Amino acid sequence: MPPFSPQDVAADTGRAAEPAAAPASVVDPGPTPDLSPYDALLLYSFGGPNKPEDVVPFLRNVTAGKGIPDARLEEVGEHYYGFGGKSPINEQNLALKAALEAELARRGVELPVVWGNRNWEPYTTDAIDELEALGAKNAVALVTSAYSSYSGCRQYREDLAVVLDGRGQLGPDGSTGVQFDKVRSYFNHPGFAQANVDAVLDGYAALADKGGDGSAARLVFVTHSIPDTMEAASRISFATYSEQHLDLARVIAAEVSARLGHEVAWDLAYCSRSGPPSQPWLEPDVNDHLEALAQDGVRDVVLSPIGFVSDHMEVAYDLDTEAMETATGLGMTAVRAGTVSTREPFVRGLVDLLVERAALARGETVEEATVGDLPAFRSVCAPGCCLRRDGEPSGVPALCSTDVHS
Ligand SMILES: CC1=C(CCC(=O)O)c2cc3nc(cc4[nH]c(cc5[nH]c(cc1n2)c(C)c5CCC(=O)O)c(CCC(=O)O)c4C)C(CCC(=O)O)=C3C
Ligand SMILES: [Fe+2]
Repeated sequence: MPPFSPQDVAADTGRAAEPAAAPASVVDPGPTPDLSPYDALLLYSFGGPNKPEDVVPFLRNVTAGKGIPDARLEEVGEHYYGFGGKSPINEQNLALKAALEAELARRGVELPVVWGNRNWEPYTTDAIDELEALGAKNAVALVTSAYSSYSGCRQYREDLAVVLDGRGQLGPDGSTGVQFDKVRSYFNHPGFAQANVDAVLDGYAALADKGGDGSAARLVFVTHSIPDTMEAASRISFATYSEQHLDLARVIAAEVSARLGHEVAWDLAYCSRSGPPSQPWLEPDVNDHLEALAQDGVRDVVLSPIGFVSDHMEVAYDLDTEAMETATGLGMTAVRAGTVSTREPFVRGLVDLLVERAALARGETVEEATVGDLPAFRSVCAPGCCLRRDGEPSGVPALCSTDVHS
């Protein structure tokens, strides 16, 4: 396959056009919110390579001790090389950081935003250095993962604890330096839901532009697959990872149906599985699912990657490249709806979540905004929250919970 740029992918595979720039909020900023006790925001993400030489060391960071087969690593490395060895994720996090800074400023709040990643520069330790240089004592962490599971919750909290420990800053109850709280998993926050609804509606419009039939198009939500054991271990947080997706998917599909004026049929599919083939992961895989839909006579599809907050490599490769090739091969008209990225309702919702978290930290009673049937997730994780494998504590400390050393 010849190398291509992300722009080519957008042109060739029917990715729904992104809004040119995030529009400034038209919503009245209201009175200046109180973000005390926080004095800094840590925007905490996965990280990705910036150039070809970064790819192998990045993959080593991601997969340390995870038992990912070499064949899978070579395959994933090729996905990155196909995009010039550069993941879009870092630029997207910088764009989200700028959007958060603009929204904080619009609300009249002064809160420095520091960016750090688990797997690439700027690393968690770089972010802590920056927080210390700013004189921050009480930081609030916002992870770029909306759902609760080992990958989206505990793995970030473990990384924070392990990095603090390496700096000699982990005491029996947490950090002995900068203090960290975490914003709850926000998949069922109204801002995240609204931004996804908007992106799906744009996807339906793009499908019509491609000659697709929006009134018959299936809405296929897509998220990252995880091992069945990790799915089971995510149960501690009221509902499993997949149930969290289904709850949000129902809300989005109902709103999209109302806006389009007809009932939209939908499903949830998964992408990006790794691990040995003998190990069960959440299914159906999006490619298999497209085949099943084609066999059922479905011709038009809108793919909505609700599992991801921005168009990083999983989206650019597994959906825009691979799944779109599958759809084209099946003679389908398919469009990939956008991710929430810097959409206005999402960014405004994230700042609402910071305001809510700060009030909780001050011991105030707050109404935690949600959509769907599930409650707001815990802001302080419970013992054993989001373990990697069912019933198998990792033996690694984790911050932002009632059990730092579990
Ligand atoms: C649930 C979930 C999210 C969504 C939530 C969130 O956003 O956090 C996510 C995001 C991401 N995953 C990413 C990259 C990778 N994930 C891998 C491996 C894995 N992911 C897993 C789960 C998730 N991952 C799991 C269970 C594994 C198996 C190993 C393990 O048990 O942990 C591997 C190793 C090779 C492979 O197996 O593919 C890579 C390279 C990138 C960066 C992309 C870029 O560079 O643009 C991002 C944002
Ligand atoms: Fe958790």
